[in-house]
Amino acid sequence: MEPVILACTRIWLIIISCLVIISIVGDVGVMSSSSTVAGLLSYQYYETSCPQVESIVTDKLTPILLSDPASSAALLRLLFHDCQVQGCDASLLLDSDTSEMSSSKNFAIRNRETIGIIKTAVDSVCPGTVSCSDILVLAARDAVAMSGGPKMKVLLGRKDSNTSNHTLADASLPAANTGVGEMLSIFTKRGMTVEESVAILGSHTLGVSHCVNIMDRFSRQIIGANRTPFETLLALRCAFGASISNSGTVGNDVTITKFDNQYYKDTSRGRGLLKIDSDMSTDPRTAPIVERFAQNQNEFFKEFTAAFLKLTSANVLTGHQGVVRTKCNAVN
Ligand code: HEM
Ligand SMILES: [Ca+2]
Ligand SMILES: [Ca+2]
Repeated sequence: MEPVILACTRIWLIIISCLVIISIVGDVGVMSSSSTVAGLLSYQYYETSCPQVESIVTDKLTPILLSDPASSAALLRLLFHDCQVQGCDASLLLDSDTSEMSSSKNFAIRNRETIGIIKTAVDSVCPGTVSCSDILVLAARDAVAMSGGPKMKVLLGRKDSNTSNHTLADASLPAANTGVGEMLSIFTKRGMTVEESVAILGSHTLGVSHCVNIMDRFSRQIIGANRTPFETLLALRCAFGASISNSGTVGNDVTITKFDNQYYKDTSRGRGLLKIDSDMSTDPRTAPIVERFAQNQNEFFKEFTAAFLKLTSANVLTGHQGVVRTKCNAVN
């Protein structure tokens, strides 16, 4: 009788252990699938604290973009220049004599105050909850979608920094004459593939560049035999359109308010504006990808979406690491 009781007890112990293990594993499974682990970015970050945040951003931004279509480009570049310097932490929005804005690399950065306007609207519904850096990511995401680009889901939960330093901006932001090798090194460090790096440059489907930044495209000779017809066109355009201070601008592609694959069509036909745009269409590492995106807009949108996620997630402050600023242009 005794061995039978012992065996039964053992079986029960095994069954109970299994049930305990199953319930623990089950819990872990639920935790990871809802991805609300504290201290990390998540799609549901404001689900309970500010469920309306995405619609408030969209509602506030829509009239701004309708009245000034060029602000889509400005917001996307603003996001890149923030994320490129100590991660997406709204460091570029801080005002001070030595802040990132005093770096020459941030020449022509605009629409910083737009993020402050949206922040006020968000705070009137959910005070002190949503970071300026998350609002900037959402605004850039909306700017892409509203100009005809992919409709992307973005991770949230970034915190804002308390520091902004112009020397760091000088060192981290790419120069206007950056080439393919350096561009690839910048973005592969952010975890992007070569395809994704070429796709994130597709942001130049929006907006303009100032003549001062495209000088080396036409400074070889005024009416030189070395120059392509496109470079001659640029030289004429900048000479006539611009004052001596080079305040004139040229479109980054033919459709500057439309987020489409025109940028790749232009660059693959020798009409890339900046050095990087032009070089990407001839460098063997990137040229086939430029061609692929020129042929297929869906491929561009797919790779851009993956790249945008990486650009906006790398090196961010989360949890107790940063703050939620009260005003986007000043530390609390
Ligand atoms: C190596 C990489 C890059 C270089 C060298 C570069 C360089 C530049 C330069 C020189 C301008 C013209 C600024 C002016 O004269 O007003 C510009 C404009 C722009 N860039 Fe980039 N860029 C790079 C990557 C990016 C990325 C990753 C994004 C977005 C995620 C981006 C978005 C934009 C946009 C939207 C504009 C137009 C801004 C406007 O019209 O207000 N760029 N870029
Ligand atoms: Ca930053
Ligand atoms: Ca375009």
